[in-house]
Amino acid sequence: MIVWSLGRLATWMLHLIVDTSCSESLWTTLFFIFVAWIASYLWRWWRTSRNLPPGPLGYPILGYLPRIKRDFHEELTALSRQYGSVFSVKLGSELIVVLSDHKMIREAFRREEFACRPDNDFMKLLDGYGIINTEGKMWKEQRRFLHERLRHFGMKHMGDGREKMEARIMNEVLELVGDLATKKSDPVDLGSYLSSSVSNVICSLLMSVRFRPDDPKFIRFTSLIDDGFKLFTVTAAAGFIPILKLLPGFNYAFNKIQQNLKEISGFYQSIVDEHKKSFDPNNIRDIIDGYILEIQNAKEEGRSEKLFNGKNGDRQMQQIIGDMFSAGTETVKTTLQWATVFALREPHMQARVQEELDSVVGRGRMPSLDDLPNLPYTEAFMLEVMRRATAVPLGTTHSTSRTTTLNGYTIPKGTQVIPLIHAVHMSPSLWKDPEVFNPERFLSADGTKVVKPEYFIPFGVGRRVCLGDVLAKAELFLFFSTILHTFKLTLPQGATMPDLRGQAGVTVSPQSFQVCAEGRDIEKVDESTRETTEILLSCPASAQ
Ligand code: HEM
Repeated sequence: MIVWSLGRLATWMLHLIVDTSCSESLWTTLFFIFVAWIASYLWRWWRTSRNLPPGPLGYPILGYLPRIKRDFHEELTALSRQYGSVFSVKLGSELIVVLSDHKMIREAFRREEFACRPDNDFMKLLDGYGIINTEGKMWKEQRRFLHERLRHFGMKHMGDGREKMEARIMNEVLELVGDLATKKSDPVDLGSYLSSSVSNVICSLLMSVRFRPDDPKFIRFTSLIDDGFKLFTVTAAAGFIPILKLLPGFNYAFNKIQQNLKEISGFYQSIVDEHKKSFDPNNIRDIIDGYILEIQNAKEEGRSEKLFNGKNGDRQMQQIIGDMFSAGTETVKTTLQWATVFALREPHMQARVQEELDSVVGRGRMPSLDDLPNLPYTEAFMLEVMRRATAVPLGTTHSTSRTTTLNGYTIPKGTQVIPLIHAVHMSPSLWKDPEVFNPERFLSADGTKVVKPEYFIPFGVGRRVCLGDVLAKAELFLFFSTILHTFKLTLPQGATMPDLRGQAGVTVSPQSFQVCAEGRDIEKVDESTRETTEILLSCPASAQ
């Protein structure tokens, strides 16, 4: 009907325009064009918005943005209590759909049309390289390739090669406890130690490099990444309100991100170049070697054009380093910092972990991954840390590749979809007293087994679930259990107890605090663990 009327209108207008002698008719024509345009806009708007998930009202142009009064994940959690498990909110010109129920997140994220990423300026800057911000065929192939490479380097729950992953991690853990031991119970900022140790695990896996915390290259490299995260927050605002792009501050932030990316890419490229020089197909040392081998194989098999969707191999390697480094460092470091905060706040729970370690591992060696099944309380403590202080409270934003429905609501193409993990982990209907830190909620009634409910989802769910979850779990266990096996953690005299209000960014991290690490009669780091680690690290990995 509407199409027919618009057709009639167009014919009539054409007729009038031909008869240019009549200016009154021209104005009438323009008026009708305007009305038709408004009508078609309203029609499209009504068709998509009549069935959107419910949500709060916002202001014109700005949407709900001026009404945000607290950290974004907390604001959205409060809205989810009011509007339900699927709700929508307009931030500037962007429609956001928030999922705050684990079943709804699972239902959406198992479907292909929810597996895209938002099309914003940052995404354009990355130009389809890497893994986190890629989509479609490129993303699928990269995910498969990286998953297989990570398994090859031992990122699996059991089986051959796992000890190699453990050795990479233990190498850093032992260095860290060695450094802490030299402080002889003086107050330290554990965060800065963890920063370089956790970075080194991922750097060793990606590019066989490790840094000392005072290495100027490392300091520059991490400060560029930190800056990038901060600047990203500034440019993200312009993603919601495009008019902000006209402000000089936005241009400055955007250009700075570009400059930083260029400098970091140069640094990554120097590592790729060194790898190419010393490359040996019979000794694949790390993920970068894995990529170089894949590029060579593709050349020999005549499929170079198809590899990375025809994109540049060097740029893909650079962005993979960037993506894996940013996804795998801050998250693990933040979780370990929170674990320290809870160990300080709950000294009797810290003591219970230490008793369990003493009785299962004994005082003669450090904990290993093989001990994990026999340490239910230690594992439950870490799981409770990941629940109570969800490191990535908003998950990573997805976007829809086409208009679809969810729970009876219309979700238009290009909608940003947020999996609100924080709301799931703090839901009073799923967890008794969710504010209370209580590792026992992850234990069976007799306390001998770890029980993980399906609504515990720190790594997300579905097609884009965290690619590094196996590595992350191994790191969290080995760092945390070894630190507590070696030291008693206490608050420096006169210091105030770190509180549970975090600093919200891409992750939520604790405010900075200091801790004293008092040795627990393993004076020197255990020699046998160090020897095994060194032997394992010196074994070459086979090419595949
Ligand atoms: C405590 C540690 C970690 C937590 C809590 C965590 C959590 C998450 C979450 C919530 C997502 C988003 C899933 C989604 O988009 O729906 C994610 C994605 C991802 N994570 Fe992790 N992560 C951790 C450690 C790691 C590590 C160590 C690595 C690297 C080895 C890693 C690599 C990735 C990658 C590559 C993605 C993007 C996957 C994709 O887009 O297909 N993560 N992670």
